[in-house]
Amino acid sequence: MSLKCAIELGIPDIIHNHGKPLTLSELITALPIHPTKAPHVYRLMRILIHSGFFASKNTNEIDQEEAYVLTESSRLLLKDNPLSVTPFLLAMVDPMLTTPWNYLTTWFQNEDLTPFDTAHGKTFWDYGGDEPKFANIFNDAMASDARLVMSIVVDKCKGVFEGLKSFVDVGGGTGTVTKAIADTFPDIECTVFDLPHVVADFQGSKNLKYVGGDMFEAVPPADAVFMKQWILHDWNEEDCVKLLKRCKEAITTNDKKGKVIIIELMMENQKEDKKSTETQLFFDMVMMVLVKGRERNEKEWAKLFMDAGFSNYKITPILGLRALIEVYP
Ligand SMILES: C[S@@+](CC[C@H](N)C(=O)[O-])C[C@H]1O[C@@H](n2cnc3c(N)ncnc32)[C@H](O)[C@@H]1O
Repeated sequence: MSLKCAIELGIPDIIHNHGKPLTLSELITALPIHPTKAPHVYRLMRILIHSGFFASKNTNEIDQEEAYVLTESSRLLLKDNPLSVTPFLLAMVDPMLTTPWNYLTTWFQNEDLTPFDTAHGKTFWDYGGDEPKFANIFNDAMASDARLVMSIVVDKCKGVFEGLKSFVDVGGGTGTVTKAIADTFPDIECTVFDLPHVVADFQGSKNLKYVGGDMFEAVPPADAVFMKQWILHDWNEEDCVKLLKRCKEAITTNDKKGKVIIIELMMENQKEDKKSTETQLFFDMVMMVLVKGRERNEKEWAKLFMDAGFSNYKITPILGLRALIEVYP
């Protein structure tokens, strides 16, 4: 919430635009705040320095005034950074997504599917269909994350897509991922497949089209079926096996190009790296609170693939805890 406030006040961009370390008094002058709140700015900055979003330097040896600089993390929050993840961060701390946490205890004591259902009276996906404001915030969040991840995937994992004639992005949202593939590989016929209300307003282009439908019923045919992060982790084991079976049926080629490509978080036992373990556990809790899903380790992933009738898989680590998994029929 402190970071959300810093973003809403424009602090990362104010520091960035200053071009050199920004003192506390300069920051206070630049901020759109009431004068009575000026004495509290250093407290907001202090916690965000502690959590690594900003760093401080003593610029002036005489009065030792503190001055703020950006860190790698806050550079990812700048407005003009094409890989900005600000929309993702703002969605995660939006009251629509934080309110369900207040219902966790109630959910443990009732029969509802998720605390989200308890809080909002409907599932996450139905809520998105009924509340355009929520759908926009969520779709922008997914698109910002997709830009960051795909910038790495198309650079480091080109070989995964080479030789494919067609490609379908299941749960592809507004198409950010597929656009990156369609632009990098103009010979691949690409399809963005998502719920009808998500794709309704989008126009395709030369080698990209949008198709609406229910992925648990059928997936449009293609050489490779893609599920970027945050499809399978949204669902429980039974749903995942059902969806993976639909994906297997959709694969049109018998040679080794035919596969399902998945980007997901890979849970590991990292006792040394507390931050990384914490991130994995937080993500798993988010899945429990918002949807029916969970985060999984390699053994749990392998079981899903085998239960759905696949014969083999290959894992390539790509970014932090995320891995690209190729699953073969
Ligand atoms: C977490 S989002 C991921 C979006 C996108 N793949 C990305 O990474 O940016 C999950 C997507 O699954 C879609 N979805 C949920 N249920 C679906 C269904 N039954 N059939 C097709 N798509 C579905 C949602 O609309 C949403 O766009």
